[in-house]
Parts: sequence; C-alpha cells; structure tokens
Amino acid sequence: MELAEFWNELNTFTIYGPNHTDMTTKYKYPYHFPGEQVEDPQYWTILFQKYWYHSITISVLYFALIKVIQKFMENRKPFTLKYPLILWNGALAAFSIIATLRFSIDPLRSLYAEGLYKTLCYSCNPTDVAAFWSFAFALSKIVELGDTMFIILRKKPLIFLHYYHHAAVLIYTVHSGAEHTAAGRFYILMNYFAHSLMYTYYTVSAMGYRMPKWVSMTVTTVQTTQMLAGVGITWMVYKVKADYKLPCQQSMANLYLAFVIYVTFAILFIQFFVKAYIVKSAKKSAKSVKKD
Ligand SMILES: CC(C)(COP(=O)(O)OP(=O)(O)OC[C@H]1O[C@@H](n2cnc3c(N)ncnc32)[C@H](O)[C@@H]1OP(=O)(O)O)[C@@H](O)C(=O)NCCC(=O)NCCSC(=O)CC(=O)O
Repeated sequence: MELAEFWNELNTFTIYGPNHTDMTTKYKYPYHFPGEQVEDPQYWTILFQKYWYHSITISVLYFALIKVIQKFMENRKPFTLKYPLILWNGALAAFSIIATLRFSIDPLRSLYAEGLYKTLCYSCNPTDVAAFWSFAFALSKIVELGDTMFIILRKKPLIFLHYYHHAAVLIYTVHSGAEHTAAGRFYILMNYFAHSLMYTYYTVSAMGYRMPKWVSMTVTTVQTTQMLAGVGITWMVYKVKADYKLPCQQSMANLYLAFVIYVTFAILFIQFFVKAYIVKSAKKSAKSVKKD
C-alpha cells in the first residue's frame, strides 16, 4: 500500500459515511447511570471523521510544548507538585477503575452471547453505555498528555517510551473512534484495566510510599501482556478479513496502524522490563559482591 493510498483509506469511513454499514451489535445494558449514553452518535462520529487528523496536530504541539517547558526548566529548580500529582493520578485511577467495571460488560457479554467473530468485527451499540465509555476513552487520551507535564516540571527522566506511547495512542484512538473499530472493544478494555493498576501505582508512589519490586513488575507485566495481546487480536482481524474474506468493521489502514503501534509498544515494554528489573538487579548484586 502506497502512502497516498494509505492516507486515502484512513479517510474513507464506512460508518455514517457514503459507504454506510450497520455492523453493530444491538445489545443494550440493562441499566445506565445518568449521562452514560451517547445522545447523537452520528453527529459525534462525523465530527471525529472530519477532524481526526487534528490528533496529529495535537501530538505535534505536545512535542513542541515538551521542548519549550524543558528549556524553561533548564536553569530552574524542579517543582515538587506532591498534592497535584496525587490528585491527578488518583482521579485517573478512579476513572480507569470505574470505566473498566462499566465497559467490560460489553466485550464479555458479546463474547459469550455472540461469539468471537461478531465481538471482533461488529462494533458496540453506538448509543449505549459502551459507546459512552469508548468516547470517554478517546477524550481521556488528550487529558493523559498531562502526565508528561508533571514529569518535566518535576525534572524526572522523560523516556522515549512515555511520549511516543502518549502521542501514538491518541492518534490511533481518535481514528478508531471515527471508524468505530470493532476490535477497539478489546483494545479499550485492556487499556482501561492496565491503567487502573498503573494510575493506582503512581498515586501510591506520589504519596511517598515505595512499593516492593514485585508490584511494579506486575504492572509492567500487565502492560507488556496488553501489547502482545494487541498484536494477537490485530492478527486475528487480519485473518478474518484477508483469509476468510468476512466483513469486519475495521479498515485495512486502521489495522496496519494498530499492528505497527502494538508491535513497537511491545518491543519498548520488553526493553523497559529488561532494563528496569533484570539489568538493574544484576548491577545491584554485582555492587554488593564488590563491597563484600
Ligand atoms: C511500573 C511502571 C508503571 C512505572 O515505571 P516508572 O519507571 O515510571 O516508575 P517509577 O516508580 O520509577 O516512577 C518514575 C517517577 O514518575 C512519577 N510519576 C508520577 N505520576 C506519573 C505519571 N502519571 N506518569 C509517569 N510518571 C509519573 C513517579 O511517581 C516517579 O517519581 P518519583 O521518582 O518522585 O517517585 C512501568 O510499568 C511503566 O509504565 N514504565 C514506563 C514509564 C511510563 O511513563 N509509563 C506510563 C506511560 S505507558 C502506558 O500508559 C502504557 C499503557 O497503556 O498501559
């Protein structure tokens, strides 16, 4: 696929577009809390389709802002920001936990009642609770860029994995929102769950508690598993489309994007794991042997 063709396909939508399909599961949650629905999904989806590429604009501005703030902080003392950081991470932890509990009903019910193919290839009911939490998921990816601001204002090391992850997830999520990527229900559930653990971890560590190594190792393992599962799910959708020639609410361009993003995340997280937990402990034990 050439670049122009790829871009073209990224901008050809089959939901509410000229090639409209109705590949949605009709399930409605037995109960929804006030506001937990999407009033006019067509309006929001068309807005996403028209402007999804501004997620790329936001990412470029995000990189520029990082550079500007880093320059600004060069000769300044780091901010402590203890309480804002506790509040920030605490709010994101609470949001992720509630979202996991509410959103998980859709993929689990769909798997049980409709089977793997429909769960992978038919997106959720666009007006109901799962759609609301998918929409909230996309918006939360803009909010989460704030994590980086805390890191640079506190002059903590900013690693490539962090800012590449935040920008790539934002772009991919907004594009998937615009095309109602069906397999997004798995991607979203995994990420809400991983973030429930991650933001709880960051909340506790911002409070000043040092957690045992197994805790951070568990969080990193869940994140890495999420990336590997993402590769697996994307591969399954590819098989459904390319080999079985079955219709699927996920364009080839979106599928390629998912594949590249998940593979790179998986590599970066495995590298992170090795560096943080294997190389560091090997260095520590070598040091203590020297002392003895
Ligand atoms: C165990 C991890 C969750 C965290 O590893 P870290 O090396 O960041 O852990 P650490 O304890 O050394 O924390 C580093 C410092 O950053 C502070 N910190 C606080 N809040 C933060 C936040 N929201 N994002 C990033 N860093 C934050 C910590 O309190 C700590 O400061 P102090 O030194 O003062 O205590 C790991 O698995 C991980 O994700 N590492 C990658 C780093 C990262 O940025 N991850 C988030 C984006 S990736 C992501 O979100 C993946 C996903 O989708 O699941």
